[in-house]
Amino acid sequence: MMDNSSIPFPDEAAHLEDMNKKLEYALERAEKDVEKLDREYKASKRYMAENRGEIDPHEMFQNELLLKQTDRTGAFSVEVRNRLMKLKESPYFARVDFCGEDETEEDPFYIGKFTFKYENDLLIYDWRAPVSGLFYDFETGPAFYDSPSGRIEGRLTRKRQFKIKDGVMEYALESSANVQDEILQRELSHTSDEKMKSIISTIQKEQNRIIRNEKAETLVIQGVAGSGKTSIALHRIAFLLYRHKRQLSARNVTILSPNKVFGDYISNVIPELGEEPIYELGFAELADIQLEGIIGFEKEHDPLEAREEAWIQRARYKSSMKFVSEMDEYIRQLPDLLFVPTDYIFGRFKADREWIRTRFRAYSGYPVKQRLSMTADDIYERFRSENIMEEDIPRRGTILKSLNSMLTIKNSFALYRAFYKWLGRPELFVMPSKKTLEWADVYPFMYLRAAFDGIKKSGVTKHLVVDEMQDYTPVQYAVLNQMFPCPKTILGDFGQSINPHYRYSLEDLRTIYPEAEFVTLSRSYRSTYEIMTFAKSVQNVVSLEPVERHGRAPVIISCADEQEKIREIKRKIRNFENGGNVSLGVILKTNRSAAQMYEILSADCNVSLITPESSSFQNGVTVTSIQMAKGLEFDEVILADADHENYRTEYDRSLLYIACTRAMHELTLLYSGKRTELVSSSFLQRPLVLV
Ligand SMILES: Nc1ncnc2c1ncn2[C@@H]1O[C@H](COP(=O)(O)OP(=O)(O)OP(=O)(O)O)[C@@H](O)[C@H]1O
Repeated sequence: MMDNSSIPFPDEAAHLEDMNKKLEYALERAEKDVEKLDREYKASKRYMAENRGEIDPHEMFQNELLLKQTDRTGAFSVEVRNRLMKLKESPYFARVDFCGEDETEEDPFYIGKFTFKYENDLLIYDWRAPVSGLFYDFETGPAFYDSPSGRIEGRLTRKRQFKIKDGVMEYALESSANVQDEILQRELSHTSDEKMKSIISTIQKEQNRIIRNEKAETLVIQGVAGSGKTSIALHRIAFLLYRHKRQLSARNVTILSPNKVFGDYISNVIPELGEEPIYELGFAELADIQLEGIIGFEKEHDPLEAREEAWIQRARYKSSMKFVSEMDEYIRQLPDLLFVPTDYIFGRFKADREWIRTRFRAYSGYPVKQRLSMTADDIYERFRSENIMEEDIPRRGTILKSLNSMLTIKNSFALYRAFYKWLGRPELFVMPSKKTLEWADVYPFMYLRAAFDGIKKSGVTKHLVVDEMQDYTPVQYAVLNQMFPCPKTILGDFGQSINPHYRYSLEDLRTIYPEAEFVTLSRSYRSTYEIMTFAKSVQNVVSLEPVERHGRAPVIISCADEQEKIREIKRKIRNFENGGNVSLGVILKTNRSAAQMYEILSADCNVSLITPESSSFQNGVTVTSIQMAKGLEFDEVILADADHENYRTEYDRSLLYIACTRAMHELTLLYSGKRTELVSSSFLQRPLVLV
């Protein structure tokens, strides 16, 4: 039933009623199609099974083709049905009336999650359609959109926004800038669902520009905490899939995400937008693909756990831009350092060393092994052309073997070690155990190996998304560029670096991607104004502009000792369980301290722990580290170790900022002993009186 009292526009109530009927009818038809195709499929299968011995091979083949066809059509009609079901819940969220320059009357366009066509009338436009851009980009007045046939100029005469849930209109508003803000606030003040969700009805202008950017080959998005980078990257993918249906499908897109939990957290958005799920993987999995059977490597350490100085020095050095340029220089010199040709003689056939060297040099740009193989081909072809008497000449493989023996270093592992000698810093290469690389060596090794043996390139991936860009090193990008020579969307925030040992900046990324388009986002949507003002007092991100959504001010609570702190956390968990929020994050600085806290709390509270090994994100109470909480969000956050011991350096400041900006609605900091001086005392609450 429609509640018309909250809808100031009778025409909209009538329109929705009409749309609901049409959707209902279309859905019935779609259901019937699905059932019919299902019946046909089962009948064909049965017929083939029952008559297997009797049908002649030609007929069998025809039947199999038919079966495949029915299967494909069936899958398509299921998709149509599913989209209609989603539309039926919420058919559209906006209407724009647009009058083209050459027209006398405006046309209304309803915008929703998907296109809905009914008896040749286009009743709902997909949010990604060119005309839908009007809604995101303009207020009433002069406006335009870019259609496939060129720019259409005109006037936007009306803009309305709706919230329709289960086919019922919750509100309808004539839109202006203020109303848009109000709707955004309503959306943001919801408690979080289990996973990240689509934001199509409230995409902001600056976000829309990024989503609809089709020109940039590589787009780098630097955005403050909560600015919607991840959401936008996912919407951008959905947009590109829609716009380039023929050239790009979900299997052509790969998302590189920092860990499995984050991958799970974002996995909902693209299917919610009606596209197939996207393949997600991490840097370790990529390395596995390249190095399987070649060499092992240890996992990445928790960057926040203390390590010995030599280890830090190694990791730090290998994360710098300088390191990549040194590797590049080595790679440039490599052919001459490595390949010392001698005359190749077979009977009366001879290729002298200078000729061999010239051929080998001609193939610069290829990995050394491939150059050798190409040179062996040249020698073979030369001998063949000189072989007028049809004598025996060596085979290509034999020649290649001889060329290989002219290499001063025979394999990529020995070469990697030799690189550090060449550098005059052999101490920078340490193996934790036999045939195992330290994590910091994995990508440098792959980079050198690419120059020596080559690298497996992904032919399938046509668009790569890299999230949390600040957590990857220049050499990792160098390898990535070789593995994925395709357009990229790279996003992150250099204000949220998690690794204290990394030494590079956004400027360095500009050097790595000189052709890329760089955009910045400074408006922050996730947290209340109060939480963001607090976070800014921790780390003054000058450009950060919190959205004006108000809530409870963050509190810092002093606890007499650890026991009291635990009692306070448990009390907060009980309050949470009795309240309306859906997710509570208890965040600690390191993975180790998160595991210890989990041990204590899980004895009498229902909590889950997220570790680097976890693979999914759930609602309820989650205990985790800053490293693992990154990219996620919770209705409430308790930062359980806000004392001086944990947070005192400039680097800790950035960690504290990451932790605080995970909270959407409520934030509490607890400490015992000395409070961290990185937070302003103006937020202090009186020492606790426990009840
Ligand atoms: N236009 C919008 N409308 C509604 N919600 C939005 C909008 N933009 C962002 N959000 C919400 O803000 C929150 C933060 O978004 P997201 O996680 O994409 O930001 P981020 O920049 O990747 O954050 P961080 O770097 O802090 O992890 C999410 O809940 C998202 O749904």
